[in-house]
Amino acid sequence: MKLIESVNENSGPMSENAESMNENSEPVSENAEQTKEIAFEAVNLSFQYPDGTVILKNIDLKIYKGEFTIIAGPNGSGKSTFALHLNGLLKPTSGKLLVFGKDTKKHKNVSAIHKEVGIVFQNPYTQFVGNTVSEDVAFGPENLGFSRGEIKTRVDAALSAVRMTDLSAKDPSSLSGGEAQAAAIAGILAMGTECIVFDEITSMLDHNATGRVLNLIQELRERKKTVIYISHEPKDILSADRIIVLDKGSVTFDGKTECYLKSGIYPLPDLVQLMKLLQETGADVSEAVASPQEAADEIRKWMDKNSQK
Ligand SMILES: Nc1ncnc2c1ncn2[C@@H]1O[C@H](COP(=O)(O)OP(=O)(O)OP(=O)(O)O)[C@@H](O)[C@H]1O
Repeated sequence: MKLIESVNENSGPMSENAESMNENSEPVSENAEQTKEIAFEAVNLSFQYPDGTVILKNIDLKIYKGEFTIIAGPNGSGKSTFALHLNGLLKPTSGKLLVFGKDTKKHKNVSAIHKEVGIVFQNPYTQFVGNTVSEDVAFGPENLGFSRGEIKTRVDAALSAVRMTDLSAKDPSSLSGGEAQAAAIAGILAMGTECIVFDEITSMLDHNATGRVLNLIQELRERKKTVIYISHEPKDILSADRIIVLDKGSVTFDGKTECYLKSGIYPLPDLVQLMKLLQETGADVSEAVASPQEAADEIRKWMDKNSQK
């Protein structure tokens, strides 16, 4: 699968041209380009916790409907704090955040925002409220006031989408990590939100469970949902249309994935580093590889080309 489609020449490290990039903030994915509807617009957004520490500083950005965006950055850079703004759980202390046009500060009751944006947290077990998986998945649509029939239809569809139908009667606290994340995702799917924010959801999962959850996210992307994925894992960035890097509460990079890979100033996935090292030794290979298989294919192509010379 080709994950990186094209290069936006205007995108690059924010430090080089921060102001013009904000002004030119354009959708970077094909899905987003088709709709061009703004999902989130942060305007000079700053936030400080009651203890006075300023965590987010003057953030200006737009995220478009249908985009798959990764928010990356070191520990403590403000990623989770920003995520909590996206569905109105936190509100800017100055500036504003519009969620599908709604100013979160003006909405005292955040349920209007929750209809649009769901969050899946790192530890799904703390999110469970039902005695069974299906009860838990029903909780969101119940709160949104759907009829019993509609709730059942939504729960069945959501559990089927995450392949959890067989586990619907289980106690959520007895699920494995990957199953628990899938159940949490089903809960958000059943609400039918346009946007889903994932906050470091794979950090507690093993390789197989991570693969399962990432496949689910890929399916959401194919359904043209707006996906925001918070991670500090360099390897995760390859799947996104766009990368926003936060550092000490400020945006230090905002652009297409390919520009990020070319920038070379941030941590890169191991495979990308390997391809870059090969390039330095004269190998004609692309650094934009998203899996060992893609890396092997690139190297084989280059070797075949060489052997024909
Ligand atoms: N409730 C709170 N009160 C005061 N400070 C807080 C609170 N929650 C978080 N912080 C501080 O805000 C800063 C940013 O935290 P945040 O969790 O948003 O960062 P992060 O980039 O998601 O980090 P990580 O990758 O480690 O999860 C940290 O220094 C943290 O200690």
